[in-house]
Amino acid sequence: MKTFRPERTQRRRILRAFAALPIAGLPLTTLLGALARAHAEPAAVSDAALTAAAQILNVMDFEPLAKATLPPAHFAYLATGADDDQTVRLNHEAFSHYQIRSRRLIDVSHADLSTQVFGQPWTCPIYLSAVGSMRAFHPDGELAVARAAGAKSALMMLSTVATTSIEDAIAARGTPVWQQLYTTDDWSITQAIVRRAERAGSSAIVLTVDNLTGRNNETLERAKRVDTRDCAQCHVSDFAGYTRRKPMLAGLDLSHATELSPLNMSWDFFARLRGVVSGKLIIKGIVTAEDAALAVRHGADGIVVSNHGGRDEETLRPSIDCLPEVVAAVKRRVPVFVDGGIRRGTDVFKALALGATGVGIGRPYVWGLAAFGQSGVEAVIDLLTRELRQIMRQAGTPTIAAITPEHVIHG
Ligand SMILES: Cc1cc2nc3c(=O)[nH]c(=O)nc-3n(C[C@H](O)[C@H](O)[C@H](O)COP(=O)(O)O)c2cc1C
Ligand SMILES: CCCCC(=O)C(=O)O
Repeated sequence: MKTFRPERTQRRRILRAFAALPIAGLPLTTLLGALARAHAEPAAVSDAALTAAAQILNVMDFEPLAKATLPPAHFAYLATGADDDQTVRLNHEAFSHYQIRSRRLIDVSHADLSTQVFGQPWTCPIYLSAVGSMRAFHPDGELAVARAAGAKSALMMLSTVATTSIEDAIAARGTPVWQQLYTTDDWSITQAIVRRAERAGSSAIVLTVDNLTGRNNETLERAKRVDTRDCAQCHVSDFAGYTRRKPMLAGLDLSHATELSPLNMSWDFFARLRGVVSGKLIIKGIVTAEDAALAVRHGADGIVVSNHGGRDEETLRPSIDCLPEVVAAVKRRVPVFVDGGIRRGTDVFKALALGATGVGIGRPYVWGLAAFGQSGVEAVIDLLTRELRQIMRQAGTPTIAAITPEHVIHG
């Protein structure tokens, strides 16, 4: 790949390109630093990566930049999903089957994106969903994400297999994060993670139930054949390797555990977990009305409609299509969240109209992280927030509460 060493005139050209960008606050030094890292050569960046950077208009524009920055296997781990990746693609495409019914002549001069979740104020309904192994995408990993979440007052959900501890993530965000929970097949480990997260100040435990041990990710397997570098972070295939450097598991005796998300997990397990979680207990990965009703009956405080970004099973059922039946079954007893394929402010709007209280993003903020570290994550949040504000105004909904099912139609 051709590399590019910016001279004075070239720097001016880059600055001009950046001045034209709608996202404020990605300084030139950040751009050069991120791109230089990609090529492991100080201040040298590829033309291709630079071109990609100069074209950022929406969150999807970060993806090619992340690809240019990351080792192929790390990018494959981030980008791909189960079998043929069709669920990954459909998660986003499905949003185009919902259309917005805009109302006119409503004063939208003050668009207020704030909302309340569990009685707590959120400045915006968009949150950063759990992503494991983030140091595989940027040396600052979850710390950069937590700082960005703090700067933008966005909620962050920390993965059990994060490369940063919950204590450090909370210190970096400045306020508590939610702790996502992988269980392992050893109850004492589950209990220890819950205790530690609650002691650190986490107000919610989010149990992931859709990622059973043994996913089939062929794209990643192919990438690993080509990119044979050793990886101690993200795509190690065996339990011992994958869990080795994960701070939330450090100091725990893993010798009796063989699985991260055991095949025998059942509602009995959920009931037992309910007994030890003193804060909110949220269940992530529900896609049917039946399971939503069971979750509420078993004491869940919140439900995340999710298919794990299409990473675990090729169901071909986009999560946005699962949201209405879950919302109907829950009957407002607990908040319902949704993630999967959210790439536009209009996607967020449609999810809210269909009854979501909060809307999670996964890959988009990691693209931003891979390209620019903390600033990239902030830029992704800014872009989505700006787009959401725009569509709220267009649709005649000046507040989040004003967005109702009448504002969306499935066609
Ligand atoms: C690289 C990667 C790692 C992930 N790790 C976790 C995890 O540790 N725990 C979890 O519950 N979900 C995990 N997820 C799923 C996300 O929380 C979320 O459900 C999904 O990414 C949303 O779809 P999107 O990427 O299309 O926005 C991960 C997703 C990605 C892309
Ligand atoms: C065993 C996988 C843990 C991280 C994860 O949830 C993901 O990569 O999607």
